[in-house]
Amino acid sequence: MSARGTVRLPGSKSISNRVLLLAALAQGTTTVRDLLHSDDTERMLDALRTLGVVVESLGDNAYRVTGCGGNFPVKQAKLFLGNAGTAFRPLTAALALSGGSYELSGVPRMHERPIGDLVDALRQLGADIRYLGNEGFPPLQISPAKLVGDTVKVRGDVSSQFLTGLLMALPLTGKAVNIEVVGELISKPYIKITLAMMAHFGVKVWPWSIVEGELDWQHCVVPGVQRYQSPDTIYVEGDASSASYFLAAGAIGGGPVRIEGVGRVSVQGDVRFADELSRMGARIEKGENWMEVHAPASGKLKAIDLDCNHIPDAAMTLAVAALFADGTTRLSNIASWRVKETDRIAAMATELRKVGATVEEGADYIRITPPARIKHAAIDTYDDHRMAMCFSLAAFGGAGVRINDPKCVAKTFPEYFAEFAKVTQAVPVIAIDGPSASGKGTVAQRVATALGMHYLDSGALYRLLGLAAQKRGIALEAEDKLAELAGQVDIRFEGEGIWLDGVKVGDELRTEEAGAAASRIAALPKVRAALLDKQRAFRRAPGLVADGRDMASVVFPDSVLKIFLTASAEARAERRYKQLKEKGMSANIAALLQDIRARDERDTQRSVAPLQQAQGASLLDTTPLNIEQAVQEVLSRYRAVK
Ligand SMILES: Nc1ncnc2c1ncn2[C@@H]1O[C@H](COP(=O)(O)OP(=O)(O)OP(=O)(O)O)[C@@H](O)[C@H]1O
Ligand SMILES: Nc1ccn([C@H]2C[C@H](O)[C@@H](COP(=O)(O)O)O2)c(=O)n1
Repeated sequence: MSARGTVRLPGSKSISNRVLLLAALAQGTTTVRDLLHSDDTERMLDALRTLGVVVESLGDNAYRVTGCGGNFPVKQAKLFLGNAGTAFRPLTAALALSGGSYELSGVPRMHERPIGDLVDALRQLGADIRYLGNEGFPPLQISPAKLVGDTVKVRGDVSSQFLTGLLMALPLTGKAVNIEVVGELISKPYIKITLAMMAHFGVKVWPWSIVEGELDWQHCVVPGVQRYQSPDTIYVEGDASSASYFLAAGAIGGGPVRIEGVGRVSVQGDVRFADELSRMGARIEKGENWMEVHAPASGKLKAIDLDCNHIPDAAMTLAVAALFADGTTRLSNIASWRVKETDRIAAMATELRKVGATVEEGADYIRITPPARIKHAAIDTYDDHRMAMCFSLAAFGGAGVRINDPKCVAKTFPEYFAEFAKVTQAVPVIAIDGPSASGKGTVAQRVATALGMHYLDSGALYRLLGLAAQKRGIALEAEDKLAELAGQVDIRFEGEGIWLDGVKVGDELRTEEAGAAASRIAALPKVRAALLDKQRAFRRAPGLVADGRDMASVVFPDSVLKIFLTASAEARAERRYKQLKEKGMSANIAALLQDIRARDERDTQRSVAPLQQAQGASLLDTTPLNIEQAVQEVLSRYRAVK
């Protein structure tokens, strides 16, 4: 699969839900444009409407919110917030300080996500919050607060959403409140989004909103005199976390992939994902609100060792991109993954192992070593939108991937798979099949070079397997043993060289004996089945030219161009004779002709994948053509179908 195209990003979830709540708490009417349309924003919109806030849809992802000046009209309500942490935490804080009685609940997973640190912080200010289930977890019963105290301690090392909720709610108290952050503050970029959005609505936090550069993230003051004021109109940036999947797709699948809606100038920390992807070798250009990515010049991503505190959500995308890297990638400082929609470290490790990766997980890190070949797998998504979106990238491995419960992407990006499909295309394959010595290898190789594509000599796989069998003393009729061997042998193609179990193979691969042995084992159905995935794994961006007997009919039936390349048996015997002589090998033209006829007979008469002109394949008889003419003919047929 390759990736190329442009994606207009949906609005940022983090910004959307913050802006909706601030617009509701503000004085005045706010028009919110480019709002994200998703499950999580629907939960926030529903909750605000239940609380009596007037929210009107203006169409085209725009809404008009009539603020209630911090005083929700409805003083008693039950709110269901699904699995939307960006709605649950800030609403808990705002409602706890707003003088009403509310019951807040969510889906079962929401009830497993901790909220105790936020509740403890709010209680220090006199909030009255009771747990309706397990201590420290939703659901919650909130009753009117009796405000006391001017200092609050809140943990910063579990989820930055606790601090976000507190910061956004404190202006409702009408008095200055000091915040002391306990433990090292994680996910600071999300706090920066909170501060930026609060500043849009006229509230500045001392010193975090005011001082530039390095900050002491342990203390701040939310001044008492400030009230949220509508900025009139506010535009929601494209979602930088959602951008990560498309940037990674371009880096893995060739590119260029351009994303619009977020760029160099952004309040979202996840824009720095692009910098980490470029450390992996991707080539990235940025404009004010767009980015464009190409695959590394080398064609392969580099493995990295990264502290991911600054990109907690987008770091998941790196974990799957690591499948395409040249070594082991380590992502650390990701403990917060464990308390998200699911335990994301455990989920990521389980699913990466399914596609063949070697994974080590720790309390706050994950190490991923890619497999030689990414395996087809059915990926479980744990009701976690990011698991589904991340693992779509595994499809670039060529073996295909099944995403279970793909609709979970509705949490933040309902149109994700439609957009992904728009920028991904099957890697084009040119299939060149034909009988022995027809010239298909020579022609295919030259066509691949002319088009900058990869090349697969599928016959070499059968020849190599024959050689490996002979070396191990396995009979060429022992179908089960040969099929097992096909799964075990280590075959590597690099440039012109071919390695079998780590040893470079020379001219012995090209002898008529090796060809005859290959022809015999190629008639065995289990052997053919065992070599199928190995052949398909050669399909990589930007394209593949594959030669053999069943490229068009069985291995790559969706090839964009199918050629049946042939020549008379006499012409082929003569070509083979010259070829062997040039290599200094002994040859007899009559014996070669006999051998070619015998091989044609075996290859065309076998029961599985017999050599024949496949449906949709066009005939190219090269008897009267020289090599260059044959190559030009294939190129012109490709141009005609491209
Ligand atoms: N059109 C052509 N005219 C003359 N010689 C050719 C032509 N095409 C290929 N040859 C020569 O014929 C020989 C056999 O070609 P090649 O090895 O590419 O065939 P092949 O079909 O891939 O064979 P096999 O599948 O049996 O390995 C080579 O020496 C090649 O240079
Ligand atoms: N896709 C393929 C490729 C090769 N074979 C068999 C048939 C040939 O006799 C033998 C060696 O192939 P060559 O190197 O001569 O192209 O392997 C096949 O059945 N299917």
